[in-house]
Amino acid sequence: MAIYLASQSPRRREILKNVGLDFKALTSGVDESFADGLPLTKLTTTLALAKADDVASRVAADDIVIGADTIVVLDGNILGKPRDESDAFAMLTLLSGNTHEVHTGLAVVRGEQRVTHLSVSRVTFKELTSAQIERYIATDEPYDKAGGYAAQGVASLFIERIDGDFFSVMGLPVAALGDILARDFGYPVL
Ligand SMILES: Cc1cn([C@H]2C[C@H](O)[C@@H](COP(=O)(O)OP(=O)(O)OP(=O)(O)O)O2)c(=O)[nH]c1=O
Repeated sequence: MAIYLASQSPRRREILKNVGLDFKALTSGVDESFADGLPLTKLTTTLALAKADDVASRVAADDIVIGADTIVVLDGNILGKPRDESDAFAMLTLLSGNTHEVHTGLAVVRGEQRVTHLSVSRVTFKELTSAQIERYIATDEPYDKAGGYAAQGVASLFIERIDGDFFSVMGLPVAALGDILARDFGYPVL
C-alpha cells in the first residue's frame, strides 16, 4: 500500500512533507474545464476528485490517492490563475482592500472508497498601491497561483487577516486530511 499525492503543485508537496507522511507525487492529467459552471459548493471537490481518480487509475487498487483544487472567490466570482500581466494586475486590484474567500476542495480515494472535504477561508488584503502591485507581479509569483498571489510568499506582505486554515489557502487543508486519513482510511499520520 502506498500514498499518492495527485498534484504537480510544489506547495501541496511541501505541506504534506512537513507532516512526515511517506508519499509519492504524481501529476494528474485532468482537463479542468469539464467542471466549468458547477456551483461553488461542488466545483473544487469535483476537481479534486477528478485529479485523485485520474491518478488512482494508474496505481494499485489498495493505494490511497489525495487530490486537491484551490480557487479564489470574490463577490461570487471565481479568480483562477492569471493568464498574463494585465490579468494579474486586474485580479490584485480587485483583491486590494477587500475580503475574499479561498475554496480548497480535497479528495481522498482508495478503490471504490472516496471522501471529499471543502475548506473555505476568508482572506483580507490591505489596500495596495498600483506601484506595489506592479512590483509584486515583477516577482513572477502570481502566475501559477489561484487569485494571482501566494499567501506563503511575497504576498504575505499584503495580508491583514485570515479567518480559516492557512494551509488550505496555500493549497491543502492538511488538518482535515489528517482526520480523513485516520477516521475513514485507518491511516493515522501521527
Ligand atoms: C491563494 C493561493 C493559491 N496558491 C496555489 C495553490 C495551487 O498550487 C494553486 C491553485 O491551482 P490548482 O489548480 O488548485 O492546483 P495546481 O494546478 O497548482 O496543481 P495540481 O492541480 O497539480 O494539484 O494556487 C498558493 O500557493 N498560495 C495561495 O495563497
